Amino acid sequence: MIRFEHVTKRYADGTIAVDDLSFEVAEGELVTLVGPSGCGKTTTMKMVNRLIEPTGGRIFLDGEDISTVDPVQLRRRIGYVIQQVGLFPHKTVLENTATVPHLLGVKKSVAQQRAAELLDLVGLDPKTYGSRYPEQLSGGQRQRVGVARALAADPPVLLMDEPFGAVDPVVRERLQNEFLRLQSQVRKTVLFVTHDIEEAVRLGDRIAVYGQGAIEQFDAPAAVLGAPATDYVADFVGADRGLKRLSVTPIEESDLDQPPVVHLDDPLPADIARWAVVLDGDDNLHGWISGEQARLGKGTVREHARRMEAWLPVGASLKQAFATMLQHDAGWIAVIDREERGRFLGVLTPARLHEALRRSIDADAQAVPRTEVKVESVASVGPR
Ligand SMILES: Nc1ncnc2c1ncn2[C@@H]1O[C@H](COP(=O)(O)OP(=O)(O)OP(=O)(O)O)[C@@H](O)[C@H]1O
Repeated sequence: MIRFEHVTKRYADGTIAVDDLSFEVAEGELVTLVGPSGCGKTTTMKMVNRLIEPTGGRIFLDGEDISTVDPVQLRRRIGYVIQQVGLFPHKTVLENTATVPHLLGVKKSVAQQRAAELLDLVGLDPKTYGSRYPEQLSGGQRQRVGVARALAADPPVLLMDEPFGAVDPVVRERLQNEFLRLQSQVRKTVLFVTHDIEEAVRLGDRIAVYGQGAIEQFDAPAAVLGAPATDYVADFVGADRGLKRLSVTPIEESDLDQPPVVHLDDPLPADIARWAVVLDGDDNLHGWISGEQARLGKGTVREHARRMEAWLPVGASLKQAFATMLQHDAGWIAVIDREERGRFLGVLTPARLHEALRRSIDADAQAVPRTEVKVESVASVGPR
């Protein structure tokens, strides 16, 4: 979808911002460009919508050499979101969002209808916020309007330059989550610039780690964290990359233990050692019961079962699992399938969480599929 072929940018003063860059972003893929200040990320991005012209090489959009496309036409196919959102202060949120379709000749009522849908999509109720002016919004809300506006003309490509850089970490994480949800619906081809490796790992299908004007590694987040290609990348992702891996390693069914299980209408069992998981008649998670309660109580499981707060769907990250354990002070968490009231699949214990993490690190280091690595094969290595 976007292809860089030996692209170089040398500024008039001789600065080489980007040096012989080649990479490709597939349709519907989100690629994060990450690296320290001044490494050429913004220059890379601005060459895609021709705000900056390369001095060498070629860039293709959908197979078309962009140097042959009129820049104005080109930019209609590309949404652009920047840190200082650049909303028009004298226009309402709805008018701001409808700007591009309006400019493209879409009838005002149609453009505004579409703008309202987009505001809804980015989590802003158009009835509440549509008639406000930008200064009446929080920083996070303004960023959301920026994203809605960039999507308004339904461009296949989105360029995002540190879009969440100006908000505090809590809002930032919320915006990232919302953006991931949005992207799973709209599936745009996205180039996303950030200097924050956590953000790059979280959002990117793949990450391009920049050194000085060149890409040092272009790979999936787990591979960048698990098997940094160079010392520079290892340094950049940080010594705590094992921790960062928690957020990119999903809980898999094979990570789960199978504890004793009882059902709500069972008579109280006498043979539970410590605790058992309680399921309802459809094998959905209800809660848990301790061995002591089961032995001392009377009646059925239903009267003694406790609700289970610490649970996650399979596929959630190990980081979420860890956070959930801490939040609920739980020694284990229940894992269910992905549906709303999901079927119980098993429990994740701290020991199994640790094994999952080690397995994923080892698989990436050896570049073999994770499922083929036996935990026993890494257990002997000891802590790294
Ligand atoms: N117009 C210009 N003229 C000369 N040099 C420039 C110009 N614009 C950028 N540069 C230089 O090119 C290099 C890359 O800049 P660029 O803005 O692409 O970096 P960046 O990775 O986006 O940095 P940041 O994260 O700080 O925004 C830097 O050394 C910068 O000083």
